[in-house]
Amino acid sequence: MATQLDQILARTALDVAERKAAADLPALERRAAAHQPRGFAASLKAISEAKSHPAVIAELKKASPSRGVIRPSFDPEPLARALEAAGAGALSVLTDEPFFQGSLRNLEIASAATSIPCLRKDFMVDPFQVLEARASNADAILLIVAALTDADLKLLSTEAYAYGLDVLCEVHDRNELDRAIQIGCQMIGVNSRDLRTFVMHPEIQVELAETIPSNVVRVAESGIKGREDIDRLTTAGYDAFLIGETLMRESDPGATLSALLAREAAVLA
Ligand SMILES: O=C(O)c1ccccc1NCC(=O)[C@H](O)[C@H](O)COP(=O)(O)O
Repeated sequence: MATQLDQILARTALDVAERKAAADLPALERRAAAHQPRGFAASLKAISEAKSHPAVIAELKKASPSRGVIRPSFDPEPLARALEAAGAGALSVLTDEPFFQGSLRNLEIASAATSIPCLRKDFMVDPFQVLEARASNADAILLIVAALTDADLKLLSTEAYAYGLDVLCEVHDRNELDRAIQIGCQMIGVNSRDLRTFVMHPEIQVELAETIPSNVVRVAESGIKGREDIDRLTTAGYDAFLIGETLMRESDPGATLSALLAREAAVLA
């Protein structure tokens, strides 16, 4: 039976083919050239090594397949500014439209409104999306190992590096982690959410952390609700923490992030 992830990937492939067929490639290349990528991985690593506060990738996410609509009133510009002011080290902006109600326009706006690096959070299946990402001011892309063959991982990461973008390789188990390491991924995210069943497995992040090479930026993704989670994952060896719903559900995500980053442990959920 087709999983939700299979359905998302099938729909994404159709949508990308449509956009690619209609694209003005020279115009996209011009827009891409106008954006100077800001080092996503280096920025997170620097914050992590400074140890003054956790390196948080704050995610701009209006809705998701597992949670439905999370933030009905969603304006990327003030959100991005508030999260940067609160101390986010980077942003992750959902650009998938059918399942997350995101857009490339949101990425463009959020990135232009801030000086911190931005990740295009989407289901990347075609090198054309890498060009779209840079043309929309992205500094990094996400590659979901469960969604790609080794050949496609290599192809898409090579394309991203050629465009000066960093790559966050997302894994969910040891086999995917081995594949990400094998292709030489510089930044690896362990997602505690199984994208096929949506079941959360927080223990997998601790289990896999020590196997990630020390020169790789280690990112813990999903289900992070409070400072206790960040402290536990820091002890496990993570450099950075990707947080979406915990921020997006709050009326004031900036205040929530400030509290999360404050030295005193604050449990927010
Ligand atoms: O969140 C979903 O429902 C989902 C479904 C299918 C593919 C990906 C999905 N989510 C992406 C993410 O993993 C999260 O947006 C990200 O890690 C932040 O998680 P959270 O802090 O729990 O919102």
